[in-house]
Amino acid sequence: MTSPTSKEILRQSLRQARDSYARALDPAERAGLEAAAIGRLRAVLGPGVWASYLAMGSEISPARVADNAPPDQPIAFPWFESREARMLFRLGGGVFSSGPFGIRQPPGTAPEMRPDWIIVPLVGVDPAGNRIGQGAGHYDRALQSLREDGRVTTIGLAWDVQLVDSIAADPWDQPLDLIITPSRTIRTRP
Ligand SMILES: Nc1nc2c(c(=O)[nH]1)N(C=O)[C@@H](CNc1ccc(C(=O)N[C@@H](CCC(=O)O)C(=O)O)cc1)CN2
Ligand SMILES: Nc1ncnc2c1ncn2[C@@H]1O[C@H](COP(=O)(O)OP(=O)(O)OP(=O)(O)O)[C@@H](O)[C@H]1O
Repeated sequence: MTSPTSKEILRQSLRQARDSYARALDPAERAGLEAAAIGRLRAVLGPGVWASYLAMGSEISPARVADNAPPDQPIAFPWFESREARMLFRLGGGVFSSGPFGIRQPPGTAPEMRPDWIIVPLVGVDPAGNRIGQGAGHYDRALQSLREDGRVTTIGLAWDVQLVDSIAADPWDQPLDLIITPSRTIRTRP
């Protein structure tokens, strides 16, 4: 058994910080903070396909980004054939059913989409856009392949407590273009 890497230790402490922060919010307060973040998201999202996610546990929820979106705005969601498969994006809007990670997802019959904008869930993030996620490499792999064949703008969404001074990036890490919290919008590159 090997000892945990410093990234795993940081992931664990950031997850704990996120969990205890979110647990302490009362529902109205949480909804207000999420609404503030959604306002910031709507100010940066542009034309094309958006990819969102269905929040779990203590994650900040982007669900209401669909409110006041342009008519017929396509919004895609992560989709997995199995736990081992790579992450794809499929069009949401109809029914969602349970996926292999306990997160609901569109049906396998929903069209596969190439997102122009991706709202990325986070465990932690730094102001340069280096991120820590669940550790399975789902977003790193998906972003690498999307960036290889075109442009995609990535927006990390987090509670303010998830923003830390510095995260050491691994060679495979895909940095974020923007970070949005209830109180801040950070562009990681000019
Ligand atoms: N809301 C949400 N959707 C998402 C992600 C995410 O981080 N958040 N993903 C990001 O890649 C992808 C799913 N990838 C995942 C990879 C691993 C685990 C996982 O190991 N979960 C732990 C529980 C972790 C916790 O308590 O926070 C588990 O199942 O034991 C979950 C999702 C796509 N959809
Ligand atoms: N482009 C890639 N090709 C192959 N493997 C990759 C690629 N990107 C990441 N990985 C693998 O996936 C894992 C990602 O671990 P890491 O701790 O960086 O995840 P993370 O930053 O929490 O990101 P994610 O939210 O994407 O899971 C590593 O084991 C890495 O080797």
